[in-house]
Amino acid sequence: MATKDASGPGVFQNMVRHQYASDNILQSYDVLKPQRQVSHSPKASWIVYIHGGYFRDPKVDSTSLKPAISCIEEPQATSASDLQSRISGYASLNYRLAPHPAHPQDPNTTPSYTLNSAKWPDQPDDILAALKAGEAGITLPRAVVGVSGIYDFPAIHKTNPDYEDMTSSGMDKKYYEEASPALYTAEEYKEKWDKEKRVVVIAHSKDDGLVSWDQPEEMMTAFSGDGFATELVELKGQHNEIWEKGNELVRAIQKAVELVA
Ligand SMILES: N[C@@H](CC(=O)c1ccccc1NC=O)C(=O)O
Repeated sequence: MATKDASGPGVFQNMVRHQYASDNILQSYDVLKPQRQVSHSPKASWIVYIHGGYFRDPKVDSTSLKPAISCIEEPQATSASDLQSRISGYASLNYRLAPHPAHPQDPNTTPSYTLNSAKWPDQPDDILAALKAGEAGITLPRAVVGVSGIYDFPAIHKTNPDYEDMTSSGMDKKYYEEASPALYTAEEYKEKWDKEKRVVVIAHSKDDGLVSWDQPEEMMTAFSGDGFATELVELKGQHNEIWEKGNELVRAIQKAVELVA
């Protein structure tokens, strides 16, 4: 059983933190492998979570998956047992973060292993290192779920010019296109993601408040055509509520699990 503190954010007794590199404390990931009564379906999947926070918010980390895990693993959760049987476990990643103006650190007194000074491509490099470090090493996913994401940096700098400060805190301008998943073609994805069935779920709320609906729509067009099973899932709630409450994030996960089956 995955046990949880009834009062606070999910405290799971079986959750284990692993360090995949030792330059920075954030080069870690948390693993939860629930021991349950329900038997796993042969198609059960690992949920691998990569948190957001504009790759710089120290308040958003691997633990932001916990409310969603609670929704799935709590015995009283409605229709959760069906989803439980399709999930083998959870891995939630941390990666080095960029500096954040609201959380200043003095580089002269802050040890480098807690200093947030990441610059692109440190963030994706860390994520790839974490995926390779896992028990079996995660190679090609069955499904990818994008949740409340920014998929095109140049486009969001047009709709929200003030966001460029956030982007530039963790990324040089020369990477803006390269770091925008909506600017790759279906052919490029098919080449790198060599699977018969490529499940892509893009989940977003029209009430997001921070990232407008044109971002998920643009991401969907990149995955249109043969070779993809895609779905745009409309979530309910504001940007941070999606994982803070967890139930809407679970809906996105559930859709991916359904499409994989
Ligand atoms: N909390 C973040 C801001 C943030 O996460 C964000 C802001 C605008 C648009 C999208 C955002 N989140 C991306 O995952 C920060 O303080 O930098």
